[in-house]
Amino acid sequence: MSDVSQAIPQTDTAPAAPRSAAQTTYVVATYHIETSLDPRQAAEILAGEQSTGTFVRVARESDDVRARFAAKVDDVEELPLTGSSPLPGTVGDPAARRRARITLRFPLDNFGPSLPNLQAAVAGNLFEMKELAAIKLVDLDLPTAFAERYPGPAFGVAGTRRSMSRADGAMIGTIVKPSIGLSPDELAQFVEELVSAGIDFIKDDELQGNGPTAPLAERVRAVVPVLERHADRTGVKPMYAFNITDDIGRLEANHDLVVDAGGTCVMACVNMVGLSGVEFLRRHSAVPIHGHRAMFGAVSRSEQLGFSFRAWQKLARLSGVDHLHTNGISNKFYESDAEVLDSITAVREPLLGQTPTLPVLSSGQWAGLAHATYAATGTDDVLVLSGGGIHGHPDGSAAGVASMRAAWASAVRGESVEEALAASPAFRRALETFGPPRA
Ligand SMILES: O=C(COP(=O)(O)O)[C@H](O)[C@H](O)COP(=O)(O)O
Ligand SMILES: [Mg+2]
Repeated sequence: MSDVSQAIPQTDTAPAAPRSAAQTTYVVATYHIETSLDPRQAAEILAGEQSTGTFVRVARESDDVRARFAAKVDDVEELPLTGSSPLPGTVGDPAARRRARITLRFPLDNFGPSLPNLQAAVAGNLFEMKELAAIKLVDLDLPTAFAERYPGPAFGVAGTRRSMSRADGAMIGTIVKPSIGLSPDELAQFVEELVSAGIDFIKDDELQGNGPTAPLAERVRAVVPVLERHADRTGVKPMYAFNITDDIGRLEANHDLVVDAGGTCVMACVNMVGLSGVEFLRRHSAVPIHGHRAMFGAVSRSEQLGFSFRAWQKLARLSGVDHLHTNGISNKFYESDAEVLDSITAVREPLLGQTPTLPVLSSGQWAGLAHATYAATGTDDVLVLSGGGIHGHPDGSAAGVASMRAAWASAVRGESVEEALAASPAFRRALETFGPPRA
């Protein structure tokens, strides 16, 4: 189902139209569930609990109320059991357990185009239902009303390329490593080395917020002049994403601190500031918002619970992130290449006509992954972040940047890994630390 308005015409099985409208607009939510009930019955219970129903029929839940406001079960497709453990507190005969992909339709009028209230309906109490041994929101189709309220990214891929003067090719970036522990002046020296090496983008790690040893204000004071001197010399101002994550009431001042000094990007951990924090920042921000997905594993790692990246990224993009972490292939974390590639695809899919968000490939990335990543994604509209993969290069960070640039440029030219290695001493040396490249 596409992300266009889900204005579904009434049918014989559909309810009477609310008020005078000839059509009702819906949000369509798809879940993976496990249950010892008949999966359709479990889906009906879920739909009731998340709209007009409760654990017992109550007097005022009239047929009319149900017809207008109840969520409906559109589809139930049985899936093979995966063998994963049931959620704690699950009831029912384990031998009777079945798995299914279910699709529910929620009238938009139940909550309106509000991301927090949408979540209460499609991703609220339902995770606690004891009849469900698994419950994961795997996709969401949202009507255009959401795009009317949430403008989405203000800069996206094109705005980011413009700001960093990288008209084509993969955008090569890094995370400051060590993540914490450098003084602002040491950080400035590090940034000088990186921008001289031709990096497009540098970011604070998500662990570097606003602690007393390297406060945001001090980092900005130290780093921005380095970027500006480089821009004066070369005409190119690499982007530095200052991590401004904090309480919502502090985001505006943190943003202003960066932008007033001449900074061109702010970073927020989407889960830490929440979607409403991102939305607040989006309304105020004069520069691209770099969306880090730290804590995403808590909502997604289990196939039995939470959100898929595919569903979650739509909420993050609507909130207004210009860049969004997707993880990368052969990463240091738990996701398989197939999952990562699906995440990159998801971020690149159109969403309600909004400005495209830039996928950010990160986690254990190094030059030897460029060819395989490009072969699998077919795009260089990506920001590839390499922390250890650049700063751990045997010849230092500048050589690490050179290895990344050479490998990605070669991949995009359609060359083989062998050709890239033959042409780039920095790429060849990278192998000594990072092992063989991915074909
Ligand atoms: O610090 C890094 C990567 O450092 P390194 O390059 O040294 O592994 C990123 O914050 C995470 O890995 C998360 O990435 P993602 O959210 O994309 O998985
Ligand atoms: Mg990090």
